[in-house]
Amino acid sequence: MIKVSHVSKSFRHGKNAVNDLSFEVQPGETLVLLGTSGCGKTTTLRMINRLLIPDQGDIFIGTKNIRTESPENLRRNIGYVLQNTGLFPHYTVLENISIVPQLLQWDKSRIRNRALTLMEKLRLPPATYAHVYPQQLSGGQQQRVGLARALAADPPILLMDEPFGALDPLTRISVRNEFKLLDELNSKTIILVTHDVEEAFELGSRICIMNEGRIQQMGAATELLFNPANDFVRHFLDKQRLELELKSLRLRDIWPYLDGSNSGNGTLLSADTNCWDTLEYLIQDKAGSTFRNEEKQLDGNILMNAINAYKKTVSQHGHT
Ligand SMILES: Nc1ncnc2c1ncn2[C@@H]1O[C@H](COP(=O)(O)OP(=O)(O)OP(=O)(O)O)[C@@H](O)[C@H]1O
Repeated sequence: MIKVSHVSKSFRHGKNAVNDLSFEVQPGETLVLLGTSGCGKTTTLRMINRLLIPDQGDIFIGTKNIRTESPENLRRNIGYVLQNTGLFPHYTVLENISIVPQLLQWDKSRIRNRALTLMEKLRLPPATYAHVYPQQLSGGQQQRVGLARALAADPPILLMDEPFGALDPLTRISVRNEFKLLDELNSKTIILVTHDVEEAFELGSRICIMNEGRIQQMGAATELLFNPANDFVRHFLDKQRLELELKSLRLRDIWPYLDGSNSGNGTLLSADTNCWDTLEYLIQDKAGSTFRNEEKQLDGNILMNAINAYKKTVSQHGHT
């Protein structure tokens, strides 16, 4: 668990880079810090890793205040993934991934096995890639090596600063998809920094929208979309709003508002299908869904009416 409590930080000649920031992240959760350039995301990550010391406030990992811990001890429990990967150019892929286990003085065969396992998991077949140097790899491959290196000693915490930021849009999507499927990450406490709204919604269990060093709103995707705390949050999401809304709502969320007869025509979609995928499906074919022993027929109108009715209720009464 990471707890950030009333943390502020300013730099010389500057205003507060981070201003009275408080949040908690539980094991297994991915908190995404989302905001425009300069809003204090990286400064926050650097304070959690003790690369910077807060002017005010405290940060706890578990029950321990990190001020009382040596940076070396602290960083043993934290994997850090950087945008530009930070790989050592004169080390091979295998050597780069092995750095932290070596510092921890694991025995040689354990280090090698761990590095090879991670390479397999991250689609870097060791026979081809173990002994090449970072500059011989594509951007997406380098990013995967950076992730493998951060995961090598199996740290309970992962801090990721724009991990997919340097990749072209297509590679970015494929590396992100692999990242989502990694079983290694299930039990970790993850904080990921991005300015990419779509990425934040795809990867975050919760999202923290920041502006000028302050939290504007923190919550699940649906809370930010349907109960924005202020105009900043509303406008920040406006450009991709329709897509984000359709992707974050599942059929089960809007079930009471779906006004379809149970004609049993077409394919039955799971109630966990999101509205974006449902709409894509409905363009090609007839479909229905079942939830709690009830079956409903769907079409584009029924779906959009239900979404609008859901939005109206939630904006009036909040989330139940
Ligand atoms: N070492 C430093 N010295 C002086 N000012 C700094 C330093 N590091 C950050 N800042 C300032 O603090 C503010 C927050 O910077 P930070 O890097 O945390 O923002 P960010 O949200 O991560 O932005 P980006 O997405 O561009 O990386 C900015 O105004 C930045 O100029």
